[in-house]
Amino acid sequence: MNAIEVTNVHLTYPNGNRVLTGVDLELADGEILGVLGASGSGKSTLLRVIAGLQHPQRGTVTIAGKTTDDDDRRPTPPHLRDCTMVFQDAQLFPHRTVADNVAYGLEAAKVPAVERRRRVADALDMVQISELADRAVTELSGGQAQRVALARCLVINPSVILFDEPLSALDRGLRQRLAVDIRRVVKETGTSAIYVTHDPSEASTLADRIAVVENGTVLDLGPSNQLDPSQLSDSVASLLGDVGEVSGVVTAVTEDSTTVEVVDRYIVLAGRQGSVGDTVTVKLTR
Ligand SMILES: Nc1ncnc2c1ncn2[C@@H]1O[C@H](COP(=O)(O)OP(=O)(O)OP(=O)(O)O)[C@@H](O)[C@H]1O
Repeated sequence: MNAIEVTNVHLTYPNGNRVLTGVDLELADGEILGVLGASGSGKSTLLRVIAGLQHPQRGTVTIAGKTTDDDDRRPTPPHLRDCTMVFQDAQLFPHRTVADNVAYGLEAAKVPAVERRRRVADALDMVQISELADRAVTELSGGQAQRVALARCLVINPSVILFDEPLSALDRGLRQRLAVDIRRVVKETGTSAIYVTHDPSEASTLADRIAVVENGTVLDLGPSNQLDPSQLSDSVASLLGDVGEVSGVVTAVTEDSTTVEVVDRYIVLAGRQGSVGDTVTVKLTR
């Protein structure tokens, strides 16, 4: 079963702005799709349609086998869809601690307190911020806040997580580190994800497949490690930029080689290139 199926979706805003004009998209179970596109091309609108925050005039959306929008029915409200969203600004509740932010969805679902505490602790552990559980969210860095936002999604075990440029406010080094961590966590939990970003190297680090939003539709470019820019139009190729650049974590260093874990595989580089645990960027050549 596909995690998401979007068929022939059209969306025009009330001011007449035609943003989506026949979007088709499939996301396999457990897959991460990276979505690139120029500013204003409709990437956020597409995520908002899937999340149920915006209703298409035409078309069908199915999430984890359940149709949420189609031409003849009332749309399923956001809280009844099997997906959650991480936004560019983490959108945490300012008066709650880290743990209480993560617990929010479980409280809403009336999960008993003991189970709630266990699941919150597991989610914080997964995103590696257990020590921040009792911290006020107003005292977090941007990167920590996004880890909390991710934990808040993971804790309710959604089929799909929708990421809307969650790292774009962070500096490059931190973006690379978090991109590697987000992929690890999403893959560990078997969750499916759509990840919208401006940054081609972030998309290649995180995603299994890459798609581009252009002219109101989605062009699926296929597996991220098999992209061939020479086969693409100039406008799409320019969006891909340094798509062959991926971030990874150094896992071993010897006198004459460095091993880097990149997108679920290991690459051995010549020479010593940093220390174990460092995040490094590797340029993949075809
Ligand atoms: N509520 C709205 N009403 C009218 N037009 C809107 C609304 N929201 C977005 N738009 C317009 O729709 C188009 C697509 O916007 P959207 O935010 O989906 O693009 P995007 O690809 O995510 O852009 P960015 O990369 O800059 O975040 C833009 O032209 C935007 O100005």
